[in-house]
Parts: sequence; C-alpha cells; structure tokens
Amino acid sequence: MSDAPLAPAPAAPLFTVEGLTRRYGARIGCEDVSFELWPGEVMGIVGESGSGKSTLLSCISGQMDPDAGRVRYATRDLGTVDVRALSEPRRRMLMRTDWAFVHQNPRDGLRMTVSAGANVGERLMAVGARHYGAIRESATDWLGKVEIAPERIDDRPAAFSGGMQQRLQIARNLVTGPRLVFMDEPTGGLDVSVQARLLDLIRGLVRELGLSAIIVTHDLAVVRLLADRLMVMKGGRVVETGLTDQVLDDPQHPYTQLLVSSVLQA
Ligand SMILES: Nc1ncnc2c1ncn2[C@@H]1O[C@H](COP(=O)(O)OP(=O)(O)OP(=O)(O)O)[C@@H](O)[C@H]1O
Repeated sequence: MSDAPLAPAPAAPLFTVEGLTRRYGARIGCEDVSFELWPGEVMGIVGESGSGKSTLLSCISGQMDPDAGRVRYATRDLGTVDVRALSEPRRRMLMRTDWAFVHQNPRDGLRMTVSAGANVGERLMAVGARHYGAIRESATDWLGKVEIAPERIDDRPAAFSGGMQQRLQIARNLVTGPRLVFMDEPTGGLDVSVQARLLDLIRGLVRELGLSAIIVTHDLAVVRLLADRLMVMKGGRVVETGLTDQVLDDPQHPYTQLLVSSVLQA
C-alpha cells in the first residue's frame, strides 16, 4: 500500500440526469437517459447521426425542455438543485457562470462583429467585471492560453482561421471560470492537423482547470483522447456505458462493436 496521501473523494456527483426523455411528435429524440457526472470527470457521448446526441445535450444544458426527467446540479451556494425548478434569473446566471457551452460552429458561440478581446471581455462584464484595464488584461491572458497572439486582440473573429475561431470560442467560455462545460462536436469541420492541436489544447485546459465536461461527438478518436467515461447512444437510448478504454477495447453491445469496427476498417 502506498503512503501517498489520497485526495478526498468527492462526496456527491456534480451533475445528475434521471429518466430524460424528449420526443418530436411521435419521433423519439432521446428516451429515458440517466447518468451521473462527478467533479473533474469528462463524459463522452457517441453514436451515429440521428442517435439523439444533440437532443440530449440541448436538454441537459438547459437549451431545450425535455418532456420528462430531471437534471440536478451541485451548485456552489445552494447545494444540489433541480435545474428546471430554479427561477429563470437563477438558471440564466448558472448557465452564464458555472456552465459553458462550446458549439461545433464557432459562429454560433462568438459575436462575429466585435473584436477577439471584446468576445472574451464581454463575458467578464456580464458577470459584473467593470475595470477596463483588468478586463483587457484577463482577455489577453486568455488569448495566450488558447494560443492566440496578443497582437490579434483587436481583430474580429472573421479574420481568424476556423481553428483560431474555435480556440477563441473556448477562451470566451472559460474566462468566467465555469465548472461544467458542454461541448458539441468541438473539433467537427476542422482539418485533421488542426483537430489534433485543438484536442491537445482542450485536454490540457480540462486537466489544468479541473473541469467537468460532457462532450458529444461521432468521432471515437476525440473521446479516446478526452473522455474518462463513455455513453453510446442508438435510436435515442443509451445502449452501453463504461470507462472509455474498456468500452472501446472490449465493446459489449453489438452496435458499439459495429461503431468500433467501422472505425478500424476506415
Ligand atoms: N427539430 C426536430 N424535429 C423533428 N425531429 C427531430 C428534430 N431534431 C431532431 N429530430 C429527430 O430526433 C432524433 C435524434 O436527433 P439528434 O439530432 O438529436 O441526433 P444526433 O445524434 O445529434 O445526430 P447528428 O449527429 O446528425 O446531429 C432523430 O430521429 C432526428 O430526426
């Protein structure tokens, strides 16, 4: 037995989803999805197109109302709360401070008409920062963290490459110090070499900041690199869940076996 002191185990999950269901008329978006996310944990959600990943992500991140089910979150000040039972202003504040959402298309998460610095700085202002010098310093610092040169601070995102825009979106999301980050195909639509660099950056930030994250992707290489645990969806339901390496190296469900082998053959 090692003498090294053990870090205390977290007492409770950060985020709990119970029996979440969302239908579009008669069509199932996602059905009866339940899982827990622990502090500092990264969960990957994979499945083919139409399997319900985006519907699930929209419902759990508060962007869409589910038809049934509950989402609970361990807040810093109020303990664990039912997110939908919060008042609208509280819910909005939670989503703006403790939570963050990285969209697949950076244009959906950035303001394209203002500078890179303003994209980062206005998030700080939205949570009460007022001192111009401090805001600009923080924005410069965050641009550096996502490998954007400080001299680009006054450029608009339209003058950036796709990979740079995505890195800027990440800075804009993380500047307010969230604890939980939702990511929808964060490397989708980028060249392979740009994807690899972005994945490295995300992995470094997640570890350094101790973030919890839920990442939706159809790309198994993304979850292999980023996710501690994996949930495999098909037809709106979860068909398999487990530690990422375990699920990818020894898939149990025939659908997961197919997903893994189709990547191997590709
Ligand atoms: N606005 C909508 N109206 C009707 N049906 C929808 C709507 N959005 C999604 N669906 C249906 O819900 C199911 C799940 O779709 P969803 O977009 O959540 O899957 P996905 O796994 O995210 O797919 P993709 O990877 O292509 O984004 C599909 O059958 C889809 O056709």
